Amino acid sequence: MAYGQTGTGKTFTLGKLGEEDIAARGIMVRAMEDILADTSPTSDSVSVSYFQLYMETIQDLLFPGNDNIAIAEDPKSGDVSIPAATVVEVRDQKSFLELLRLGDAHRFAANTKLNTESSRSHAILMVHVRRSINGRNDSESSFPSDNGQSSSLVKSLRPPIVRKSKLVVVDLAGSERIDKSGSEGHMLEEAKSINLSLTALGKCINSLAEGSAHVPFRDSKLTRLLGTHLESLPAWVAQDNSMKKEAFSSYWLLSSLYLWLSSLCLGGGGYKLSWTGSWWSPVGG
Ligand SMILES: Nc1ncnc2c1ncn2[C@@H]1O[C@H](COP(=O)(O)OP(=O)(O)OP(=O)(O)O)[C@@H](O)[C@H]1O
Repeated sequence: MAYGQTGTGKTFTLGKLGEEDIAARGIMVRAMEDILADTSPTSDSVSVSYFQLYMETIQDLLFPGNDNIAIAEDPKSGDVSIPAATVVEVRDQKSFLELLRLGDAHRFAANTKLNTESSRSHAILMVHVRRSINGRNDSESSFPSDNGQSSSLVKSLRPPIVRKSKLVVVDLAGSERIDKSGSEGHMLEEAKSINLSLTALGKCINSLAEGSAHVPFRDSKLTRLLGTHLESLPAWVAQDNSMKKEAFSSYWLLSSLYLWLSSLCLGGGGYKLSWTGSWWSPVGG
């Protein structure tokens, strides 16, 4: 998951196709290269879905007509999925690059003061890998038939084991200081929506890091979608995240503003604040 201020290179790092310069391939392309190198078309299947979360709607980047996909939730397990998202089987790197190119062409971006191609949506790439395991070890596969001998027929009738795994790559839209990005009108609404969902994400990560009994996954679609994946974040990621630092700087900013306002109000009554070297303290009468 790439998180950071607008213009810091998230999309560049994750999504670059690297067609002109192979050394500039992004993480999505490199990850798929590794997966394809480690899978076999006879026993494995690799498929992808690619969608964006734009102003609290989920849109299919591989089939743009599918522009308001619902989230489904298993009432028993609580697992979240998006069944209507297009899933495309990937056979080789070339077909994957074409899918990425198609998806990127439909991603919302805008020219702001901080980034000429600022993403206005969060993009989520899901890679599903299924591997059929045909053979089982002897103790599992040979069990007696009626005549007391192990039956190869029974063995062959047993369903194959299928191992499933999933890679989720998230290119978050950048957090944005409106005064710096100069967003107005519709772009301002986009920026508000981006910042709100990032705040919801930060709250979930903090709750997970603190081991809270309640994690507010339901506060936004982004956190609903990523919920189960966030739970598997290693503890050090959750504890050393820049979102915490950002929350701290917002607190610091508000505290400074409060001190400054206090000094203005108190100044009229004969008070002034002076820096003692470690803290502001009131001086004068
Ligand atoms: N490592 C890099 N080397 C060269 N150019 C870079 C690098 N990282 C980013 N850039 C350039 O910086 C600009 C901003 O990068 P990018 O769009 O990836 O930022 P971002 O973090 O995704 O921004 P936003 O959150 O607004 O979408 C782009 O023009 C990109 O080509």
